[in-house]
Amino acid sequence: MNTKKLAAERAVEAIEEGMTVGLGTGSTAYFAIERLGQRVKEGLNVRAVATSKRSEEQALALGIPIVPFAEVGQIDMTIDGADEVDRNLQLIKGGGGALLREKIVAARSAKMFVVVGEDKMVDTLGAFPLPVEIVPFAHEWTLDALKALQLNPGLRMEDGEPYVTDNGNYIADCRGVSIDDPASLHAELNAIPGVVENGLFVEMAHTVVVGREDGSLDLFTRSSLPPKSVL
Ligand SMILES: O=C(CO)[C@H](O)[C@H](O)COP(=O)(O)O
Repeated sequence: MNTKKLAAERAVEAIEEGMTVGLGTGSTAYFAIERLGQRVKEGLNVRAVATSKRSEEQALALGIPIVPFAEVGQIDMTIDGADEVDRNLQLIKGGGGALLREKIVAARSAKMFVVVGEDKMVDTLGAFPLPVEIVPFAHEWTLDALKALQLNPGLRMEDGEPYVTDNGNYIADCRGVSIDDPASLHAELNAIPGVVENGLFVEMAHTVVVGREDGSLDLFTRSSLPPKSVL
């Protein structure tokens, strides 16, 4: 069973005529974009913004209109994947390196739908390495600051070179950290000069759609978090 596809396609059912939609990044978001492309071909009228170059290219190839950010007030809903989801619907994201754009888009969204296979659900965040986006300038010092927090950072590499994000930054993956208090760690990380953003998405997911191996779906909604009005 393709649990990612199952969850992604279910979330796309929530998209309504005329909505502005945020398109996430990764192999699960890929299925959401594919399904949205089908719905657009069937006549659904939406406009979208994307969280990465690759999602934007996929959307454009499917005929999903991508609009400039300046033309978007509030995004009605964003659909994105996650690397881990805990019981409180807090997330680790950024395995695909798009965490900064994903967080900017999620923050502008009335609702963030997170789509995952059941293997992503955890009791405590941190088995998946926490990505932290850092600027290249003096990145060794930023890594030192992460080490001082006992976060075991490692610079993400690609073909023997530091991996470079769509924003021209590096990623430090922090391994083996059990994250009992995501909000505190989020604040500590973003207080380090050189850190641009981190992969903890705290109180951002409204609905988590979980695809299960038996073909069933679970929807978890944060009742305490009403749709945001971001403007
Ligand atoms: O945060 C992300 C990219 O930056 C992805 O949403 C996350 O890595 C999950 O990816 P996938 O759907 O491929 O498992």
